[in-house]
Amino acid sequence: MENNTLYCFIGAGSVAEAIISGIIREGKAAPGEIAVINRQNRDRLQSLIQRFQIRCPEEEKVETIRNARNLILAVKPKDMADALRQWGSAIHSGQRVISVVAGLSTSWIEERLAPGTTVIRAMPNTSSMVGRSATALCPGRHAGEKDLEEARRTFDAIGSTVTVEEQHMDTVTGLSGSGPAYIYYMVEALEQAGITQGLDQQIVRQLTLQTLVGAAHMLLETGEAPAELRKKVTSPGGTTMAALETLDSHQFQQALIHAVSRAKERSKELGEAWNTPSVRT
Ligand SMILES: NC(=O)C1=CN([C@@H]2O[C@H](COP(=O)(O)OP(=O)(O)OC[C@H]3O[C@@H](n4cnc5c(N)ncnc54)[C@H](O)[C@@H]3O)[C@@H](O)[C@H]2O)C=CC1
Ligand SMILES: O=C(O)[C@@H]1CCC=N1
Repeated sequence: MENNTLYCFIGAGSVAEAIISGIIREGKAAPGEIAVINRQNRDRLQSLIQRFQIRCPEEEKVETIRNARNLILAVKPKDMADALRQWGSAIHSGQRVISVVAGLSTSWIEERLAPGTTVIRAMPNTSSMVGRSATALCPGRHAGEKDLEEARRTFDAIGSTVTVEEQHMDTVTGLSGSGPAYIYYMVEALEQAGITQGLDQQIVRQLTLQTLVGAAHMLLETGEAPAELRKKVTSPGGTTMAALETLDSHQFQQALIHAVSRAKERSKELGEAWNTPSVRT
């Protein structure tokens, strides 16, 4: 079989879709150089084929995995042991394995693959779909600087990338992996507030999104601290102060801090829950 698979995804869910979309959009790989292996859902694969013209082999799955340059593991944590039992024997030490799976450590993965296999753990987020992921990487024990650099180039094509020590990956998961959901949740509330007060839905959407984008650009372009920028909006005795006092009375910031901490803890729990002994054959 032709060895032209640059990226083979194992798992074709929302995060795989976001990364595929970003990789193609940024020209990091041609659609024909991307393959996806999913468990069973043919409708899901058909929709990915139609949308991206990528390859979803029906027959030559093992060969596709064996010939791929980079394997992206993108199944749920609970399915990872089965997925590695199913496909792991096709993966060899000449390949780069990148896992985006929350909670499972590089050593957990390495134990289930051929000795010496390069494993890198990545935590992107779904903003990969529009080239704006915040991704953290950490290398496994067999990943060299070149492997990390290659992985960094892949994820740089779909956003920005940092490298952290593996002990921090659960925190990253709680902060930026799950982070987009916190922002969407806040947008839902802001929109609801505008609509409840009688504004038109389209107008509310435009005002809310431009406020969000504008604030993000202010943070990025001025380099000022968020607290400083907040102070510039907050006139003494004015509307913002009244709103912030209300947020404080509901412990808004504490709620977010607790949320990130709980997500971190959950990432750890996911890792521990599936920490069963490896049964590599
Ligand atoms: N959704 C997100 O925002 C992010 C998710 N992640 C991580 O990415 C992973 C995937 O998440 P989602 O895409 O949201 O999940 P998902 O449930 O949407 O997709 C997982 C896919 O894996 C497939 N699958 C399961 N077992 C398989 C096997 N043995 N062989 C081949 N395919 C198999 C399933 O059929 C499913 O289509 C998770 O481990 C999650 O922790 C990481 C960063 C962000
Ligand atoms: O909710 C989850 O478990 C995954 C990991 C980070 C974002 N989504």
